[in-house]
Amino acid sequence: MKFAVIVFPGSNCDIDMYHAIQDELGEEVSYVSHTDTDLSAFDGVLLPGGFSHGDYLRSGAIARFAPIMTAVKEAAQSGKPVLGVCNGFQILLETGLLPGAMKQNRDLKFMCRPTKLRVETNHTMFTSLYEVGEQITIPIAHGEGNYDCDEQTLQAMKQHNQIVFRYVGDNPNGSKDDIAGVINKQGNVLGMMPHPERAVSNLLGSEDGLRLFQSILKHWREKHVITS
Ligand SMILES: NC(=O)CC[C@H](N)C(=O)O
Repeated sequence: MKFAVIVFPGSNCDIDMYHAIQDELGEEVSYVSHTDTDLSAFDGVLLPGGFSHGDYLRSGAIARFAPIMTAVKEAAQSGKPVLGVCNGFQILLETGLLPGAMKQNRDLKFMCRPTKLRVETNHTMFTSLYEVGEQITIPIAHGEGNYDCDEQTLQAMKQHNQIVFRYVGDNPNGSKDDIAGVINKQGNVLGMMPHPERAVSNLLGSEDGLRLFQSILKHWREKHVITS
């Protein structure tokens, strides 16, 4: 499986994402610049964390206009897995590929620490290797992670099982309904504030994030690799 890691000016988790795929998942991965326009050679698209365009205006508000975003939308439409982590999630929200919006953290502070998440569904290509209700440890690092949406959107997301991760116990940023990650209706675009790529080996403090990437790979293999 071949992954693209999109690099924006100000991305700072692109190398971690690359490492997670190449060294821990053991799959092919390339950096793709925000100025590129073609993702047809890739099976999966990863939007990493960081401070694209300095987080000016709002996080992700400028990156959404990058030339590569047309190709990201095409990839999403074609059913390829698209994962946005932290700033990547913010960009997906600004692009409209996911419902809702991001506000500054409740306490107006940048938070950087491990968080406990509950896996709310394993009926997705990103979470099939987790148990429903399983609690996992994944770190956060953000100033604008206070996810918000209107009541109608929240109800629709609940109805379609689109809330994939919730913070357990302590909600670090004040997000609505303790939301830490949501998926689109089609089920192939996931955005999450916590960083699974920073939790891919015990050396990093947790390997709970690795199964997310392994789930993507499993789904892709089931679809594309013929075994007899
Ligand atoms: N690690 C990150 O992606 C940082 C996200 C973001 N720009 C924020 O501080 O909200």
